[in-house]
Amino acid sequence: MTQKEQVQRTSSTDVAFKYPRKMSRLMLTGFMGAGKSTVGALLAGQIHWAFLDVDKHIEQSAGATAANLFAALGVPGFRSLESDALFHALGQSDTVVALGGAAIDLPRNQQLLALSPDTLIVFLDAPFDTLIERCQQQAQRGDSTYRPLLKNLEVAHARFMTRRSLYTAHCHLTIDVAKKNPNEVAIAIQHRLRDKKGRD
Ligand SMILES: Nc1ncnc2c1ncn2[C@@H]1O[C@H](COP(=O)(O)OP(=O)(O)O)[C@@H](O)[C@H]1O
Ligand SMILES: O=C(O)C1=C[C@@H](OP(=O)(O)O)[C@@H](O)[C@H](O)C1
Ligand SMILES: [Mg+2]
Repeated sequence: MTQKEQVQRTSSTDVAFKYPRKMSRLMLTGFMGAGKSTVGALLAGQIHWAFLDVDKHIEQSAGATAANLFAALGVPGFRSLESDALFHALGQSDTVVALGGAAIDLPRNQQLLALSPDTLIVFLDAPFDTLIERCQQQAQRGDSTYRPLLKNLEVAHARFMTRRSLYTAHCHLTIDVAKKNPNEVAIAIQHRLRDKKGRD
């Protein structure tokens, strides 16, 4: 972890958004490799909610892989589909949603999230190197998750630094996932939800 990352990590808090009085959906945000898709599926099973992975939803709705969609529509085209998928997700109840790592980039998406009072947003946080290692190991295992941004790690790191501030600013809770396995992350989220409920 660089010194700049460390400063940002220690100053991260959970204060950005007003905590929802009623929670109809829980959205996981964070950079690629944070575990949004993996933890989202686990957590949904544990709390008996539906699970919606925005990337999978885009692929299923379009009938094409993310790689083909990026190739055919370019980055702005994919982002537009992602924004539509986010809008769809915000209409679902009792649902855990795994966002794509880039969803937070678009001001429109930030506004959609800010305008949804019954959506709880959880930021899964870890150092850049940990996230990259997880994505690389996943790719080595033959998983086809398409992450074009990771082709150039310098560019990816710059994007990580910019996005980290956005994830922090647009979440209710931050969970440090660096030293937890996916099940421990899901349990930690449930504990944090209980703590919050106890206090409110
Ligand atoms: N807490 C964790 N500890 C170790 N490996 C993890 C953890 N969370 C996810 N992974 C692994 O990291 C890779 C990326 O996870 P994924 O859920 O696809 O992340 P995201 O959806 O945030 O990009 C997968 O191989 C997954 O098994
Ligand atoms: O951060 C990004 O630019 C992206 C993250 C991916 O999702 P995950 O965050 O689930 O890996 C996927 O939406 C797409 O490849 C772009
Ligand atoms: Mg994912």
